[in-house]
Amino acid sequence: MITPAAHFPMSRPRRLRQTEWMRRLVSENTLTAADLIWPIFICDGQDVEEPIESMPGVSRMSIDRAVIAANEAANLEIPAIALFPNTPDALKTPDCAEAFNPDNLVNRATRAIKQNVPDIGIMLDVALDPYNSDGHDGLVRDGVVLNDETLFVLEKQALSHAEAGADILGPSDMMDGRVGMIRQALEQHEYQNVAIMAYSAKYASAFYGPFRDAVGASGALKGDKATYQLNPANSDEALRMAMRDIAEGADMVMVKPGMPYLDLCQRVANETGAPTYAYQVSGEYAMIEAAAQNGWIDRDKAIMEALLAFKRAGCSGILTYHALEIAKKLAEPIL
Ligand SMILES: NCC(=O)CCC(=O)O
Repeated sequence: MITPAAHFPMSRPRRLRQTEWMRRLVSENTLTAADLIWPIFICDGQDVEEPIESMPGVSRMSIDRAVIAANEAANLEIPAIALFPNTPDALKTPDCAEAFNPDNLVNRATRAIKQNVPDIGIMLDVALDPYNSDGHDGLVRDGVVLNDETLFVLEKQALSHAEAGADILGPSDMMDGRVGMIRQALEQHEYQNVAIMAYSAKYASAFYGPFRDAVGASGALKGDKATYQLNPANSDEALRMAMRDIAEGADMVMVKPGMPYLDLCQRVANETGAPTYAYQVSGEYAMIEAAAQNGWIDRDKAIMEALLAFKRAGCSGILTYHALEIAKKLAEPIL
């Protein structure tokens, strides 16, 4: 409920904005390290850090480097990291078998991080695009992305990730029925404590470009993902997807991309009542960095403003490539 203000001059709302401490005192929302999930790109090799051109400041890391990064994140009280593989092209096939290889990049990285940094949560995506020579999130036959056949591969992938020690699975494929199938498989194999954060409102967006570079999927993709990801024109449909995923066993839901879909962040959080996360995607990251490099915006203020917007919209947290930097900043004393 909004309290009506008295008339001027009895009411002077600027009184509450006059100093930094006063603004902090009456702040309606805050951002803390506990709100952040840090996505990390994993590549093969030892002691490797490969900068990603379209995401200035972000690198692909070999597993040994990812362990160090995870430790840094844990020390800054970031609750969870999300691992994404840059699968070598030779391992990408039409049947996507690498997705459920117990020794694939993210499964090996998960085991290594769990062993060395047990107190940080690990989230792994369940989708076939990093392993698919067609670049799609599902199996492709005659140019069609197959739904039901894909579910069996996703099930195997989910189990291999649970076996490796993933704490949260993020079905990001947008096939119908995947959350229910994964939840049932987890139950049957005694992984009942593995959480599911469903990419429920995942839009067919132009803002994923730099991510596809980062995981090496841009060259492979034939066509677009509009037959399974949501139409940017739709809002009610995202609500139905979130409700459906919760009914199928998701613990948390996600809206992706973030800022262009803030209306959905608010609707999904309010109308489902479930913990709702925004994925501030690679294109959003790249826009801030590119504008800042040109001196067109104040980088630090823009990053904080964008992240706070997700909290204002009602999100429980944000997946952001700025997570580590922001957690460092939040850990600094204010005065
Ligand atoms: N499933 C994870 C993504 O697709 C991330 C997209 C991005 O950051 O652009």
